[in-house]
Amino acid sequence: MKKITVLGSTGSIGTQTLDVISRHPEDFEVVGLAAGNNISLLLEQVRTFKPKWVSAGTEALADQIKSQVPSQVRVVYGEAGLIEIAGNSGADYVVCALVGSLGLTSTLAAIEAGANIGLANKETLVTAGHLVMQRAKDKGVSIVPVDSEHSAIFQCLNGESHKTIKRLMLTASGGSFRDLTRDQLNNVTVEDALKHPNWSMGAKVTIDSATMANKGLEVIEARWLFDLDYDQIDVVIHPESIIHSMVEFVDTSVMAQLGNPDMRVPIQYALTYPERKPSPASALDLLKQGTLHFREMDFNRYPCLRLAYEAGRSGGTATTVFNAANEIAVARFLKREIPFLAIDRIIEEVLSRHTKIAAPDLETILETDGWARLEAAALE
Ligand SMILES: NC(=O)C1=CN([C@@H]2O[C@H](COP(=O)(O)OP(=O)(O)OC[C@H]3O[C@@H](n4cnc5c(N)ncnc54)[C@H](OP(=O)(O)O)[C@@H]3O)[C@@H](O)[C@H]2O)C=CC1
Ligand SMILES: CC(=O)[C@@H](O)[C@H](O)COP(=O)(O)O
Ligand SMILES: [Mn+2]
Repeated sequence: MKKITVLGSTGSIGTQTLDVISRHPEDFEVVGLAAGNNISLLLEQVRTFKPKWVSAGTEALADQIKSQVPSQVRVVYGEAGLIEIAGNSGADYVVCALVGSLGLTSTLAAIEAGANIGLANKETLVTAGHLVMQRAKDKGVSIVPVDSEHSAIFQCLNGESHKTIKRLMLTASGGSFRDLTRDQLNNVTVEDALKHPNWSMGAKVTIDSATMANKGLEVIEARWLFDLDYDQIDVVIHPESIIHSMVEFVDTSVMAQLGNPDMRVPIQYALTYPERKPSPASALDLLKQGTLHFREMDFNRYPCLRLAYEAGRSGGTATTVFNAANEIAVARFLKREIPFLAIDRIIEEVLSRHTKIAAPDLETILETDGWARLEAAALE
């Protein structure tokens, strides 16, 4: 029985993780659940899964929870609560399904406690991949990818030697505006940006897909997860999201992982690895699907991807800045404070104001993250 703590249990990945867990009660016990503001859903999850630890976004929300759960349940709150539940809930496996670089400190706490990590929260590796991967190595814990592209690559690499990898090909749907020219993006709305063609996901990652920042974050995530150079990581547009990513080997063989877009498949694989179990996802019918399409990436159409590669190649705190500026710009777009096309402008401007610090420690990462957020919040 794996003892599991889910950070971000009320979100898109969190709820699907609990759905997977509920289908395999013989394999998993939920020992901790952490969420932000969605207290009614968190309480429902607490009643169903009976964790020993619960974390809420604020002290007031934690007090509400305390009054409705058995007194032996430990209720904590805030970022300190996330760190505590990640490190002390007795989990041997922590799913990090928080959104944003907020996930960094709790992921590090889970690693310190020796728990294996199911990582959906890509921002953690983008902001501090070198620290996270090094600590995981030191502690002998596995970071198992949940993100669909990285799960696909992880599955393709099963048993293959690292030195036989020529390159990765991450697939990108193109996002909600993939059939619009850059000029046509001038007056797009939040509602339209939130309509992803293939996946139903949280708001932040859906906007990231539309700007292609998501693929930029994923390129950096892949660099850390699979220890490759940026020259070995390519992106191709694949509108159907049926091939979740590919690996080309030195002998020219290409391995791909395919399936209908359903995050319960990579989530379950991360939870049951190295085993496979039946899944509720619908089986892929390639005859019905008919044709798969591929288009070359256009870096002028999607500047966020160009900026991500530039930040990744620069290294150090540059990716911390890329991530933090993007988080703030997306939050401002969602609040309708800025237009869609301001997102990449803000990221580029904040990156241009930053002098990179190589091999930053955690304190430097957190300081840089805070600085980039303030800069991005002040720009028009
Ligand atoms: N959704 C998807 O299909 C995929 C997502 N990912 C990645 O997974 C991560 C999660 O994405 P997704 O599930 O879509 O995001 P959601 O926005 O749906 O969920 C985010 C979760 O984080 C919690 N949270 C947010 N802020 C805080 C806070 N301050 N304190 C505590 N908890 C907080 C939310 O709690 P609450 O709602 O209660 O406030 C919620 O449980 C992201 O990094 C995303 O890029 C990767 C691949 C696919
Ligand atoms: C489901 C998942 O992994 C998302 O991160 C997905 O990748 C978004 O799709 P695109 O970024 O390809 O639009
Ligand atoms: Mn993805």
